[in-house]
Amino acid sequence: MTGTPASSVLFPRVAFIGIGLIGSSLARAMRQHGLVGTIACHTSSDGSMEHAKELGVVDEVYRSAAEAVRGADLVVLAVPIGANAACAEAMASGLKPGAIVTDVGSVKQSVIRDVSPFLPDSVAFVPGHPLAGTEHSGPDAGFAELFISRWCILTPPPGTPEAAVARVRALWEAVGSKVDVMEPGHHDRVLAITSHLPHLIAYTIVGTADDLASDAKQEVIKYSASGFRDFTRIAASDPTMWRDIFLNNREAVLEIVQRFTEDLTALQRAIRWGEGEVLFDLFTRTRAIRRGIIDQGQAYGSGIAPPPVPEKVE
Ligand SMILES: NC(=O)C1=CN([C@@H]2O[C@H](COP(=O)(O)OP(=O)(O)OC[C@H]3O[C@@H](n4cnc5c(N)ncnc54)[C@H](O)[C@@H]3O)[C@@H](O)[C@H]2O)C=CC1
Ligand SMILES: O=C(O)C(=O)Cc1ccc(O)cc1
Repeated sequence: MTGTPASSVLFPRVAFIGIGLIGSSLARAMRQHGLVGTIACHTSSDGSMEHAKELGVVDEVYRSAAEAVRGADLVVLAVPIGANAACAEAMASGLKPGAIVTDVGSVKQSVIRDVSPFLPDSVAFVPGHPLAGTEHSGPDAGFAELFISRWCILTPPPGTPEAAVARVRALWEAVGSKVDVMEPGHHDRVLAITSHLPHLIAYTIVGTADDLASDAKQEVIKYSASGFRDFTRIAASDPTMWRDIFLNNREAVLEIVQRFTEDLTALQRAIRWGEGEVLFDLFTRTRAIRRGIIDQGQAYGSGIAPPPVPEKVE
């Protein structure tokens, strides 16, 4: 399934290391928009990469990462954060001079720490993070429209050639994303509050409900209202991926958990002492934040708004 219009091809040959939800979504979007010639792929699971080939998401599969990246103009690391170092080491000898390496990981300082030491000087590294996803995993879960109207944050380390950053930016814009460039540590602190803490809370709430005595547990399932259901969706997210996120953004997450715990204690106190205005003021403020998010059109992906129709890049 090659044969895309030559005028729009950004990267003639792309290699994906990992082809799950995010890798396969990007591969599908690149194909849909005619941005790629050939897509090669390596994963640690022979079954899943063969399946990605059957799905038509990739053209070629390789049992070695170095073979997969040979001749590639762009290499996309799309594996759990904890696998980055081993993948970078395994693929390094196959990288073509002038190639761009990027990634999609949810934490950016650790990926730079883990991947950069293995890359030859002739290769540019442009780390990236699409702020888009679902609780599902694997190549079947991906879809080409995932990135439309969502942010993708690029965190190039100092010295990264501007031209490489511009090409990765062009890729994400072509699949429908809005792109910002950010310092990696700042990215990790922002994501600790906007993404990592919410997941930690969801895992905790669902775990707490599950720990209740079994009769109460039945009630939780029977009467679970949409609020609890939303938490169960988030808490169904991939265990390997989220273990790696928390272990690799440890400092920022612990700092924000500390802050959150203090705010929760203040609310606990307000409830205990019947301070209704404290509760009312907070809930009024948070309602305005939600409405602001919807006004900014960032709700797609949380089930609030439908995806906008993708534009074909000519
Ligand atoms: N799931 C989500 O909603 C989002 C995930 N991300 C990031 O994207 C990355 C990938 O996540 P998903 O696509 O959701 O995961 P996934 O579980 O759907 O896919 C992971 C892929 O990596 C492969 N893999 C795992 N370990 C490997 C290894 N040692 N060597 C080679 N291949 C290996 C798997 O076979 C699979 O193809 C993660 O770093 C995650 O932080 C970023 C944004 C959203
Ligand atoms: O499913 C959801 O609601 C998500 O929040 C998906 C997600 C998970 C991890 C990321 O780094 C970015 C997005």
